[in-house]
Amino acid sequence: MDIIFYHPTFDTAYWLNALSAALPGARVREWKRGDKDHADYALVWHPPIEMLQGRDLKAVFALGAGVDSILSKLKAHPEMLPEHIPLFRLEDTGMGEQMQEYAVSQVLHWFRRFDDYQAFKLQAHWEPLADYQREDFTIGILGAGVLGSKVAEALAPWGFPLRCWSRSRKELPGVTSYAGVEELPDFLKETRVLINLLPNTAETAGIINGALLRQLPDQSYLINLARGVHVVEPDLLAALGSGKLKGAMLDVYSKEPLPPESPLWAHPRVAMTPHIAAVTRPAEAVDYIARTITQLEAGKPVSGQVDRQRGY
Ligand SMILES: NC(=O)C1=CN([C@@H]2O[C@H](COP(=O)(O)OP(=O)(O)OC[C@H]3O[C@@H](n4cnc5c(N)ncnc54)[C@H](O)[C@@H]3O)[C@@H](O)[C@H]2O)C=CC1
Ligand SMILES: O=C(O)C(=O)CO
Repeated sequence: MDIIFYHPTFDTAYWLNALSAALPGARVREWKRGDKDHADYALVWHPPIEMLQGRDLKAVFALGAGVDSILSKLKAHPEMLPEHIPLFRLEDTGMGEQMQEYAVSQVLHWFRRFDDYQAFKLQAHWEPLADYQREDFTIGILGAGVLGSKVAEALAPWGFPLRCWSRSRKELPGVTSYAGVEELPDFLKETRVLINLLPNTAETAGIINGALLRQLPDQSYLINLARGVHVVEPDLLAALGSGKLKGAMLDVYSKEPLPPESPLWAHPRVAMTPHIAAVTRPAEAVDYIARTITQLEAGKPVSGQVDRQRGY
């Protein structure tokens, strides 16, 4: 079996060695321009078109959870990967735990009013504030898939009212499930902390806009862990200005790296990280890919296949 690998920034030598160890007998090589030799599987992130085009592959593995960039490339160049070749993505492989750490730490930061105390500290101002109550701190998760449900699981023991919104109804312990556009207003009505873990699709791009934000209670909070294009940044700034939002924690932006002139940098109630909420953990990813290839070769069922029509 031949496997080709391409990632613009990963340590390729590590991946080639780890894949070879996990799939004894497989010939694993780094794909380089001009390589048109046979391959059964391709592991990719932001692949050049010529890497995949014209190949009779058994499957392609995206080396991340989100497949929006490869699907948008496929829209412009469908010849790059014919529909009959399955595309897989990473399901969790250690990203769930990272999302849990990020969400829990930020929710507790706001719940214990550390944002207010940080602002007081900068003014040398001493003033104990009233505690927030858990019952006023409903957490709403947009997207209840692999990562959204892991985040819900980590928040559940903290006792906050929890709800999620997804395309279809979910059964998650301790979480009220809302489904479909018709239930979005009810989901938003009491959501004090909105956590976004939706995939970027034609239906979800721009979903966190002024009309959505206006449906949240006053003094709410936003954590965007998914994609920058979900948030209409001028509407976010307006909501912070009006007091609809008290704070935002952003990991992703409409343009990355975030340009120096973005007003988000200097906003006192916007906290930011540079798209690091959950990174691909190589050992876990290799384990998942090797297991999936082994099952595919044995004709057994696998999970993680992307529905190209649905867009995630
Ligand atoms: N900031 C970061 O470092 C990272 C961000 N991500 C982002 O997180 C996203 C989510 O990842 P997973 O949980 O693995 O995806 P997933 O596919 O398992 O879950 C997606 C969820 O969104 C829901 N959904 C999709 N379209 C919808 C719609 N139109 N209306 C309502 N619900 C809808 C689905 O029902 C599902 O519950 C990825 O697509 C990626 O963009 C992923 C990894 C790291
Ligand atoms: O896996 C993804 O989709 C990411 O955004 C990784 O940073």
